[in-house]
Amino acid sequence: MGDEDWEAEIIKPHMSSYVPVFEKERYSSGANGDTFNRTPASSSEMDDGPSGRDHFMRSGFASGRSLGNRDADSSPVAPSKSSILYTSKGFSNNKFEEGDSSGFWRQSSNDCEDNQTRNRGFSKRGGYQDGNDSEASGSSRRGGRGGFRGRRGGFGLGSSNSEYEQDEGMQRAGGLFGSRRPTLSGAEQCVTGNGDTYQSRSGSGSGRGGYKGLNEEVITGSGKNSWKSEAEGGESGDTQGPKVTYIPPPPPEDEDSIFAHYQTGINFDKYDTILVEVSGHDAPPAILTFEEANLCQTLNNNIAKAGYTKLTPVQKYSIPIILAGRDLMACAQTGSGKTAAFLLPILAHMMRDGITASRFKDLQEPECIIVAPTRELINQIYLEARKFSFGTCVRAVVIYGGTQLGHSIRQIVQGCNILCATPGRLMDIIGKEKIGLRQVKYLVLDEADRMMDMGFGPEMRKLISCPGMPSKEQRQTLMFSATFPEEIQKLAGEFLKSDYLFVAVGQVGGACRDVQQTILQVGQYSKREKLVEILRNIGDERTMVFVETKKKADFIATFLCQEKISTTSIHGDREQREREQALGDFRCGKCPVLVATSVAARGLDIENVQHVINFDLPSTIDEYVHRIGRTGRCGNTGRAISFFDPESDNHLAQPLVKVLSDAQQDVPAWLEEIAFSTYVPGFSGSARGNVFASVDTRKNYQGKNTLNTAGFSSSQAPNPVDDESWD
Ligand SMILES: Nc1ncnc2c1ncn2[C@@H]1O[C@H](COP(=O)(O)OP(=O)(O)OP(=O)(O)O)[C@@H](O)[C@H]1O
Repeated sequence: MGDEDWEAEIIKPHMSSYVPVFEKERYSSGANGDTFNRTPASSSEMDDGPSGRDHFMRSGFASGRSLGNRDADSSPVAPSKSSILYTSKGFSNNKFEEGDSSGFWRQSSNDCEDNQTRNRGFSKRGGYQDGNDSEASGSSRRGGRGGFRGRRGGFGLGSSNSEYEQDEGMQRAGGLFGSRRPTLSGAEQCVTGNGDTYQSRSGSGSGRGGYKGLNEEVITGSGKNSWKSEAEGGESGDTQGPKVTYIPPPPPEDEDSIFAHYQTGINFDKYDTILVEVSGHDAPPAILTFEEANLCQTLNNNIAKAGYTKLTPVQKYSIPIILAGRDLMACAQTGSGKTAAFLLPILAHMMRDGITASRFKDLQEPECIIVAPTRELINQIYLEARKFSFGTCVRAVVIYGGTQLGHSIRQIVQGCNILCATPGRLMDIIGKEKIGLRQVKYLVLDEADRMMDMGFGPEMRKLISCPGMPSKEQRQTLMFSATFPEEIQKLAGEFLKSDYLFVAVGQVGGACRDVQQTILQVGQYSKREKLVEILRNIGDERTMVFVETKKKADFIATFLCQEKISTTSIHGDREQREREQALGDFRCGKCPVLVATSVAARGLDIENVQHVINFDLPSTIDEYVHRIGRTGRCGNTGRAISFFDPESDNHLAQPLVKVLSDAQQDVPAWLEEIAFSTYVPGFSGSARGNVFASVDTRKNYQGKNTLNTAGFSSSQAPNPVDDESWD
């Protein structure tokens, strides 16, 4: 199929539409039967642990800072029988808390605007019902009443963040339900702080740095359809939906831009003290320096040009594991260098294998496929791949939804060794027979917990069972994330060889300690006022404001513009060109405030984000950890302020207390009180409770430890079917 076929475009304006993906499929969560082996201690430094923790503590409930204090630096860990810890200096310590009673408690958020509208008094038309703007002041009594109510979904795996599904799914299904674009009530056009316009639909202007409206160019497609995934459709234009014509601008080619980076922060060296656990058989020893990795000269040059002089813990452990050809599941804090941890050893392998430059071909067969859940994140990973492969014959390509399919194909046919893709676009391209899978040696799932949950799990399964895809025994599969709920880990056996290694870096809950976390009790109707107050104090410092729905993102962005605060927004209802513009304006500081939904919660690495504000708390603690991880990256410090509304957020009190305590943050007394009043024995609302961000669930399958983190035996663990009864 020639390129021209993809160019037959009839440009038509349209309103973006989406159909939320309601994925009903449930996963079986059987044990994979893999054996678990602890990595032997390699040195003598011991860290102490909370050996005498009380019941609440084991349940993910801490009574303030003192109980939650588990600073690896200051609190030596008492040896226990279960596992071996290492600091990233290579010292071993011994701590693993058995019988962790934190429950896996993933809530459904679904970005359900109707629900949000009802629950939060947010007008469905986009207006904010502000009749009673008095703060629903935070008596913990009220919180207590709430218990675990307020959100349905309870145990449902990954039904949260349907924003992501929309990210890949909505445009493919475009048009079916008509436009669901939010209406910016009362603010058809407003002015940002720097005089830019923030426009609604008409979108004829292009206010610099402002919030631009919609005027998406689309092409109606004639169907060319050779293979189809369930979720695809409109995005490729093969079905009845409109085609997208957006062609992202090429990234800058000059060396300075390719290697542009920000400085590591004052706490970068503290990474050395973070505890690391490696589990599984025969783990290769960690390396302490880049030189020990024995990479080729070109790679070393690129590492130096990128400003990397020292390995982060996840890199120290993951690089030798990947170089040894082992499958890996790695869990490490936000902003601690996971991307380079997989890219560098993969590139090293490719160079050692003497990879040949790929040529122009109609069917490309990449050696490496990297998938990530959002377009902006996969683009970022691609830029990292391009940086580290600079000067080699390895060619990285990125493809993602919301862009013209023909453009993706043109990128691919020019040669492709590393394909960075979002799942929907990847499956589309495979269906078009532009990508063959026979040569795949490395499959990387970044934000792997997200990639395997209900949103993307089915697509990922299709990918690994696509014709030509080497079996897991024949390829190397790598999974990275800052969070790894146990139930999701159990699914990993499908993707990983049974002897995969598990690397866990860091503390319970995985929140980065370089982020100063503050929880404020703010009722729904006082949030805007509080937000403006905070933003005025912050001044021009870069701030991400997270809200729960796309409509609200539009509304709050509009509101802030009206308040003369330069703001832009990113969410799944914005066209891709708008999303990229928004991110660009935020990155360069033109708009220092970015209002975002969960689509921006994971992975995005933006220099100088000093503040994250959770205008709405997310529905899960994992998402909270990812969101606040947009600041405090790579040893820099950051601040996160979260508005806790007792009317809707009580289910998060307990896991929040845990996350705050473990990151040595102050825990407000009122939050403890709510956590206490909503405490349910055996359920903590968190999949947490161990000293590590996550633990290797294979431990639970060996008869040695039959407790999962909720304190249930595996067979007792709540089933997603029971979701409704958990409210
Ligand atoms: N060894 C290193 N030395 C200096 N900078 C590094 C090093 N490793 C990574 N970085 C930089 O740190 C930043 C964060 O890295 P990265 O985005 O890979 O984090 P991450 O762990 O994937 O975070 P997240 O969980 O949010 O996805 C990037 O700007 C990256 O270039």
